[in-house]
Amino acid sequence: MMLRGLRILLGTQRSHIAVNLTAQKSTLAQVENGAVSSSVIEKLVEICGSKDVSTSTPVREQHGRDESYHHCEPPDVVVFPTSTEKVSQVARLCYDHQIPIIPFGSGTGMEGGVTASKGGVCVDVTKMDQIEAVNAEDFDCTVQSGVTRVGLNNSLRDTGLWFPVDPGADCTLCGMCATGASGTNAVRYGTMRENVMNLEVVLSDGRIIETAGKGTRTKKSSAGYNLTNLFVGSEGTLGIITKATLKLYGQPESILSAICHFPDVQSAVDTVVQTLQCGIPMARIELLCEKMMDAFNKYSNYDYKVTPSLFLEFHGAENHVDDQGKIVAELCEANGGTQFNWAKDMDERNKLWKARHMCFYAATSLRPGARWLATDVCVPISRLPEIVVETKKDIDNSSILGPIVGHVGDGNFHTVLVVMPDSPEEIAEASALHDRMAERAMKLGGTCTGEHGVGLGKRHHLVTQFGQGGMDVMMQLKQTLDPKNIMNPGKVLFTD
Ligand SMILES: Cc1cc2c(cc1C)N(C[C@H](O)[C@H](O)[C@H](O)COP(=O)(O)OP(=O)(O)OC[C@H]1O[C@@H](n3cnc4c(N)ncnc43)[C@H](O)[C@@H]1O)c1[nH]c(=O)[nH]c(=O)c1N2
Ligand SMILES: CC(C)CC(=O)C(=O)O
Ligand SMILES: [Mn+2]
Repeated sequence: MMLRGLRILLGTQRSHIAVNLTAQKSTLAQVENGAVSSSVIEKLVEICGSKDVSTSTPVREQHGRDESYHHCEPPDVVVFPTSTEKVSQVARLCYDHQIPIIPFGSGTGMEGGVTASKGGVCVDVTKMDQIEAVNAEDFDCTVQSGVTRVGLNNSLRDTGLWFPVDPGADCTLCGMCATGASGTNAVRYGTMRENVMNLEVVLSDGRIIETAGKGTRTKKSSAGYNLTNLFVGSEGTLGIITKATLKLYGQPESILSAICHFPDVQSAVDTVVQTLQCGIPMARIELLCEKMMDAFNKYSNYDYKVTPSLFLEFHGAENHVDDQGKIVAELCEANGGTQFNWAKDMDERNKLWKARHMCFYAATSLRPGARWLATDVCVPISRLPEIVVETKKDIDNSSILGPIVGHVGDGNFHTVLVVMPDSPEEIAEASALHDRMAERAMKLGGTCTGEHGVGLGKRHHLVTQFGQGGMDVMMQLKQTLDPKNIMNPGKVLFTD
């Protein structure tokens, strides 16, 4: 109920937006609320088979929300197609009847991307779960939409290759394409944007395309517009991704991890900037503030010092890794860092990074019964110290608990703003903190979202970031690719 209040609050801000979204929206078809008719459900059964179509309440509810604070809005029906051809037929049926289509990967999104605010057909792509090709000599692979990043890496284990992009959750790789995801390794290996070579996409009217050209899997291409990166980060609003061709990397010969504790956030972030300016090819460099360290210790049963800390990792040849480690240890020390703890053993390292990936749950467990708003701003690396310090001050001056964790090597950090769902005051305070953070980032040449995407909760920030010209182009692209406004309506853009 109160989370609905949060959305109403965000909705209020919409009315202050100067950009003329109403005029743009009127060129797109309006999607009305309305249950999917029984004749459409019969046709869905004909296409997918009865066991792959569900209208049961638990299945619909399970598909009506992700891991974010946005409340559950179930679709009318969930389908589990087993081939691209079936996805195409489902899309064509929805197109003919102007029914919303909501693509669903594993539901681990952070911005309400899978909520069915206009009802419609949820297309759960997880039954298409084959790794179609691993071209070891070319360092690439092609996966269907249901393959997850952990699933892919498990099957690559004996090849000497791996796929490094690692959001904390074990989500689908095509979901990661859809949100433009990244994670702790992006500082070294890039985000999904740099690691997708080709996508197979089903468009709203059922047409099937390959975004880089049929079967193309080259490292580079100047052939035409970059359709691949148009679909990366499109959050299901332009089409359904049914296959992805991804870059692979050699598993590092040697890996070294470490944790170092600092007297304050400023000195930790200064160390990050200096490390990168020295050209050290960090594989991971993550910041946890003292509140997040406290949550981390409690949740994962560690006993680290409760001060702002850096989690570091080096990949490469053994002698390089050792040398780099020594240089960074010296930089840490020069900035007041203490207790540089090395984790060389594989089990110890895996445990540590698994716990780092659980930070979101650690933070939200600090207040039983609470909900949360996760922020995701990203700035040029030189501006990182000032934004982290200002943001921390802003949170400390508020009544909101907001531990910070970040992929600071990319200039990207999160605050997990923990709020009680029955407190409109806390919810309002948290969204005001979020708005100030996004505005601060944008003023510094940053973005409102580095990796989680826009979904429902950052649409007003997107408008500020892009202004009239950018929003016009996005609306025109949406109009061209989805003229009936059936692809995940109301996500990314205010088209609902
Ligand atoms: C504990 C924890 C930790 C993290 C994160 C989550 C959680 C729970 N995330 C967020 C999340 O894992 C990330 O957004 C994934 O890319 C979502 O993938 P899903 O398969 O779960 O997509 P999910 O099903 O949640 O869908 C997300 C969006 O993509 C669309 N979509 C999904 N599959 C599609 C397809 N095949 N075609 C078209 N559209 C599709 C959906 O419609 C929706 O809009 C994250 N993220 C990150 O970038 N970095 C991080 O560090 C973390 N960390
Ligand atoms: C909300 C976040 C803490 C999840 C995430 O992106 C992360 O752990 O890096
Ligand atoms: Mn993250």
